[in-house]
Amino acid sequence: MRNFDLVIIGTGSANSIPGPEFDHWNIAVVESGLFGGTCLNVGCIPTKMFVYPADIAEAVTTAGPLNLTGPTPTVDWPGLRDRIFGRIDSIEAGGREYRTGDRNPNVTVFAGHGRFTGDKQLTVDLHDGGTAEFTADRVVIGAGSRATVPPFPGLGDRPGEPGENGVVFHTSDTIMRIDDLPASIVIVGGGYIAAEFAHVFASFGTRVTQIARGPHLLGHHDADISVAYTAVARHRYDVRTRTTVTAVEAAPGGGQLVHLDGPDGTDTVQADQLLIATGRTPNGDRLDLDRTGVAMDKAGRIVVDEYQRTGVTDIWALGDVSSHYPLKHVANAEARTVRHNLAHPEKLVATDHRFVPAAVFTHPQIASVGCTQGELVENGQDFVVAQHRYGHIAAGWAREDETGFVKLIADPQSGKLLGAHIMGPEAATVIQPLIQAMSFGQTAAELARGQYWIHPALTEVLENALLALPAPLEYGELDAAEHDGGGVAQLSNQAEPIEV
Ligand SMILES: Cc1cc2nc3c(=O)[nH]c(=O)nc-3n(C[C@H](O)[C@H](O)[C@H](O)COP(=O)(O)OP(=O)(O)OC[C@H]3O[C@@H](n4cnc5c(N)ncnc54)[C@H](O)[C@@H]3O)c2cc1C
Ligand SMILES: NC(=O)c1ccc[n+]([C@@H]2O[C@H](COP(=O)([O-])OP(=O)(O)OC[C@H]3O[C@@H](n4cnc5c(N)ncnc54)[C@H](O)[C@@H]3O)[C@@H](O)[C@H]2O)c1
Repeated sequence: MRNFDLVIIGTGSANSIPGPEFDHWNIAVVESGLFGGTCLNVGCIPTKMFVYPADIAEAVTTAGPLNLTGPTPTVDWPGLRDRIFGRIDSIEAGGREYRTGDRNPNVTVFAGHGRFTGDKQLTVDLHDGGTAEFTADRVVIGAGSRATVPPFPGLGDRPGEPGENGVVFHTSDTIMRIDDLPASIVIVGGGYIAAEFAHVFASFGTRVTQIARGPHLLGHHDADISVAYTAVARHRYDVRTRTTVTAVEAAPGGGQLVHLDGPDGTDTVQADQLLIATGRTPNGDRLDLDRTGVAMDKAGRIVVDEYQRTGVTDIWALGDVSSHYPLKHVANAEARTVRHNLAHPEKLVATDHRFVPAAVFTHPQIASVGCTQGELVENGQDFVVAQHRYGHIAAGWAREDETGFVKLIADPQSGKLLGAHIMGPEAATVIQPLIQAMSFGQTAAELARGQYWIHPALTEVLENALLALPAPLEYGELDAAEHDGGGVAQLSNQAEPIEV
C-alpha cells in the first residue's frame, strides 16, 4: 500500500498547507467536491458578490431622505449570476489544475470521498468509480461543514431538486445558481446566512418572508444588536419570529406552500422559492474517525488542542470540521498554525482565538468582537458600557442614518475593551481598530486619544463611543456619563437596549 508523508482531506483552507517547505514530501490531497472549498465556491465570496449589488440597489431605492428619487434598478439576475460564477468557477478550475499539474510534482490529488479505514490508513471512493487506498505519516483533516436541513415534513433531502412530492428547497449551496430572480421567497432561519440572503433578495425586489424560531434575528449576537436588527428587518420584509415550519408542500400552481405555527396561530405562506438556512454540521461524522481514534465532541466537532492536534499523534484538524468559530478567517489562521507545526514539530505555535471578530454582511452591516453583555452578566464579570449612534457623527448626518450604533463594553479596572458590537454602514470595516486594540492590549483611552481620527469619516463613531466609556479611575464615581452627540455610558447591568 502506498504511503504518503502527508494526506490532506479537503481543499478549503487546508489547501494552503502544501508550500515550498514541503517540496520533499509526498503529499496526497483528497477532495470530494469543488476545489477551494466552501468560501470560494458557495460561501463568503459569491455571497458577498451578490451582497454588493444588493447594497447598491438598497441604497438607490431608499435614497429619498437624501433627496434622490428615481427608477428602481432592474436586476439582470442571469447576468449577475453568470458574472459571479464565471469568475469563481475559473478560480476553482485554476486551483485544481495548479495542484494536479506540473507545478506541484510532489502532490497527488484524489477526487473523491476520503475516510479512515485504520490507524492513519485511508480509502478514497473516487468519483471515477475506483478506490484509492494508502497510509500516511501525517494527516490534516480540513473537511469543513455542510448545510443542516431539519426534517420538516414534506422536505426532501436534495437541495435544488424536486422531491417525490414536487417540493423544491434550496440551501446556500444551490440558491445562488437558480435560473431567475424569484418574485417571492421564504427563508427559514434567523442566523448569518438567512440575514445575508434576506438582504440580497429584498434589495432586488423579491417579496421575502423570514421564519425564525427565536424571539429575535441573529440571536447569538449582543441583545442590543439582535433587537435593533430585527426591528430594521421588519421594516424591510415580513419577519416571523417565534415561528416554526410545520410542513412544506408543492403549491398547485407552482412554488411551495410553507405551513407555519407562530404566536398568532397557524398560517401558510406561498413562495416561488424556499431557502433553508438553519446552521451547518461539521463533516467529521462522514470520515469513519473511530477507525483511527480521533474524537469528536457532542456538537460533532473534531476535538483539537490549541496547536490544532487531535488526540492522535500526527493527525491535525482545522476549520469548520473542528473549530468553535466556523469562519473563513479562523480556518485560514488555523491552517497557518498547522502548516507551521508540521514543519516545526519541535517548536509548536498555538492558534490565537482570543478575539475572533465576525461580520454579517446584511443591511445594515453588523460586526462584533469579544464578549456580549449577556455573556458578561452570565459570568458575573464587572463591565462598563458605552454606545454612540452613527446618526450623531458627521458621516452619519451625510447618510441620514437613523439606526446605526456602536456599543462598547470595557473592563472598568484595566480600561481595556471586552467586547464591541456595531450595526451600521461599513460595520465590518469600521470595527477593525477595535479588534487591533483588543489584540495588542491597548486601553480604550489609549485608542481614543493616542491617534488622530480622520474627520469626517465613519470611524469617528468609534472615537465618540470610546470617549463615552468611563475612564478606569472614574469607575465608582459615575453612574451615567453624558457625552455630546448622543453617546451614553453606563455601569454594569444598567445598559438599556437602544430603540430604533
Ligand atoms: C453561504 C455562506 C457564507 C459564508 N460567508 C462567510 C463570510 O462572509 N465570512 C466568513 O468568515 N465565513 C463565511 N462563511 C463560513 C466559511 O465559508 C467557512 O468557515 C470556511 O469556508 C470553512 O473552511 P474549511 O477549510 O474549514 O472548510 P471548507 O472550505 O468547507 O473545505 C472543506 C472541503 O473538504 C471537502 N471534504 C469534506 N469531506 C471530505 C471527505 N470526506 N473527503 C474529501 N473531501 C472532503 C469539501 O468538499 C470541501 O471542499 C460562509 C459560509 C457559508 C455557507
Ligand atoms: N458573514 C459571515 O461571516 C458568515 C456568513 C454566512 C455564514 N457564516 C458562517 O456559517 C455558519 C452557518 O450559518 P447559518 O446562518 O446557517 O447558521 P447560524 O448558526 O448563524 O443560524 C442558524 C439559524 O437557524 C436556526 N435553526 C437551527 N435549527 C433550526 C430548526 N430545526 N428549525 C428552525 N430554525 C432552526 C437557528 O435558531 C438560527 O437562527 C455561521 O454560524 C457562520 O459561522 C458566516
